[in-house]
Amino acid sequence: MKDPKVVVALDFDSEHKALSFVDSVDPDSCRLKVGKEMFTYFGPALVKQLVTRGFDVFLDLKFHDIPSTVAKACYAAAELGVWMVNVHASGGTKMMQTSRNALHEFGEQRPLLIGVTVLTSMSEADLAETGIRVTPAQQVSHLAGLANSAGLDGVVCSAHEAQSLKQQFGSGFKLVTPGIRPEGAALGDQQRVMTPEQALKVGVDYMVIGRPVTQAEDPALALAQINQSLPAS
Ligand SMILES: O=c1ccn([C@@H]2O[C@H](COP(=O)(O)O)[C@@H](O)[C@H]2O)c(=O)[nH]1
Repeated sequence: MKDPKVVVALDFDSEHKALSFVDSVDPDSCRLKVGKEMFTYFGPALVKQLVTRGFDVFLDLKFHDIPSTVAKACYAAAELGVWMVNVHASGGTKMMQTSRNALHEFGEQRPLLIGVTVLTSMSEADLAETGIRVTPAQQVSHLAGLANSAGLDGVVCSAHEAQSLKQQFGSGFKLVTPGIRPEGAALGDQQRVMTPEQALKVGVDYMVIGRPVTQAEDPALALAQINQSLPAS
């Protein structure tokens, strides 16, 4: 069984387009992420279809609410058979611990539970606007510490914070990084970006890549080219 490092963000507004892409790639070549757009359009049925097709699915709904609500949402995600689910680390320790506890009964079949730190679209100025007057790296480190203490499996961060987080929390603490751009690709709204090759070198476990694949003329080819640029896993 391969351990694909690329998680393709299935950000499509059409189920047909999404499934055409999915049917053109192999579960050994990538994992898949369902986020707010596709989940709002197509719901749990789409997630179940992807799981049934043999893909590891990251349900990226970034839950952020009171502890009991978030824990029940994580439980519902686990029932869908997803590989990974996430909550905002800024929801606090109680919220994260309660969510982690809600997954106990799934045993080894439970999804990985990951904390979102600082969105990769945010710069230091964007953080300051929200009242957080430290650098993104400092805030990521702080929130990753909370996630680690609460027993989460890792965090969503940018690849720029990866080396320091691996030093602080060890190699088993999973780092999931959006904001990945092959050389020359448009950044869109991403601010803290890195190429796939660099991201792997700095210790990222899973790279989330959306538009550079999904908006390519040939998405399957774009994915194959990214995979070819990486050392075999
Ligand atoms: O900090 C974060 C957390 C989540 N995302 C999500 O990842 C993808 C990135 O897509 P691209 O097209 O490669 O920019 C997207 O679904 C975001 O919702 C993120 O970008 N940053």
